Amino acid sequence: MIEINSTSRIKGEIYVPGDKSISHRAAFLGALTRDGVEVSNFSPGQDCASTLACLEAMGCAVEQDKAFNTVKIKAPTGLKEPKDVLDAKNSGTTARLLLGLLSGIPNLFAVVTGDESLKRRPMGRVVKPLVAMGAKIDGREFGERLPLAVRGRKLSGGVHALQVASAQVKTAILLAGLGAQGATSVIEPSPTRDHTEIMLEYLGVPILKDGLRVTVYPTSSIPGGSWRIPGDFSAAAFWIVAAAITAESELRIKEVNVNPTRTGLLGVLERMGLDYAIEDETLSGGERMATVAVRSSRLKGTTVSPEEVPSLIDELPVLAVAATQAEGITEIRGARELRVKESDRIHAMAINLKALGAQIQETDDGWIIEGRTTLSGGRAKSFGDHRVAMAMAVAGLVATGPVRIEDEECVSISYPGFFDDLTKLTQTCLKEVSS
Ligand SMILES: O=C(O)C1=C[C@@H](OP(=O)(O)O)[C@@H](O)[C@H](O)C1
Ligand SMILES: C=C(OP(=O)(O)O)C(=O)O
Repeated sequence: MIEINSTSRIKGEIYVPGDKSISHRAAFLGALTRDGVEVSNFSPGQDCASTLACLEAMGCAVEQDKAFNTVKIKAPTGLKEPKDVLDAKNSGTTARLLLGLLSGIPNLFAVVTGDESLKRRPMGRVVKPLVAMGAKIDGREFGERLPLAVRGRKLSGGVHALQVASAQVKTAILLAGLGAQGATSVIEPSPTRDHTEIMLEYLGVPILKDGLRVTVYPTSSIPGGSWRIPGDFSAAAFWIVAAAITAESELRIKEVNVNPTRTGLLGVLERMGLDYAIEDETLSGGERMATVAVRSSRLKGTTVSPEEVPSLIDELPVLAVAATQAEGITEIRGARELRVKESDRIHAMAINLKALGAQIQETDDGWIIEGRTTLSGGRAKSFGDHRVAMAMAVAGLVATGPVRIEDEECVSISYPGFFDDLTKLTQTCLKEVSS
């Protein structure tokens, strides 16, 4: 258990870890290239380690320098049948992208599983379109839950209109499509993160984008490449909110990915009155990268509409914290997807923030939060969910008493250095406490 105490200032400059979504994709696509992919600033989180371990179990060569977070990924003779079950552990992205990749490797047999949380999460959304392409996948609840067994075969492309706005499902189909017969198109109900499309273009793979439709073609050889992965906007989000809601803050977050399919939080916070600037924008591996400068801000409530949700899906827990510090009502709608993440994030945040005195009502697909509330100290549960643990740590920075977070180690899923960075930014010591 860790104890967070209040602070009035978040000052200085910070680099956040490499983007988790981009790191997963660099690994999966790297395994399909002729000469391999070499990236720096690969995500140090456990989720991306799960992706690398699954690829290694299929004969992929992975060279990693953990001190510098550089990773080289190469499978010169192609991916081989794994000798054991592939464990995606807590990572939805690993499991779903892996299912897409495995489905199209003829004759290969593999079983994909995960931890208790991942075994509860829906897989039918990726299994159904893959089966429509000809994949052979079976498992618990007729293919809805892990463990799932895959017998790879030559797939056919086709046109896939998705029921849920999910970049993981889109990517799984596109990965399967690279080895399929004919063109493979995905039509999304609303735009989701487009890192796969950007990386495919960067690697020279033909890809056609037309509004909500994206198409790939059978590709026999992808050369490879080398680049720096920008910082993770979803990690930066905790510091953006922390700086905004504390009284005397001024923070610069450097080299962050500012891909507009990811930065919906900035648009919402701007409406709420955030004082911020985007500076020094450049491109890295085809992705936009910039400094995000944030100062203390007087926030007011807003409504987050369902169309905005995919661009800030992982930032909603920390946005709920910001809403407790904003004047008036904030309503977040159309975010039912949060119920099927690592935890039921709608419920987890409502329970935790209520325990600190927030006025928060859990709805079927979001929250209604009334601010501004002075939060009290108290206990928060991570529910084993990294984003919940980090969001509650940010709440602790503005609470009147200490906030103790149970099972905080789960932050290492995406941001192993989170509490060290918190200590640096607030210049206060965090206390490890026994329960
Ligand atoms: O494609 C990705 O890298 C991700 C997509 C999102 O999930 P969905 O595809 O389930 O929306 C997001 O919540 C997850 O953290 C990472
Ligand atoms: C939902 C998340 O990841 P995944 O779906 O890959 O487990 C997340 O990182 O917030």
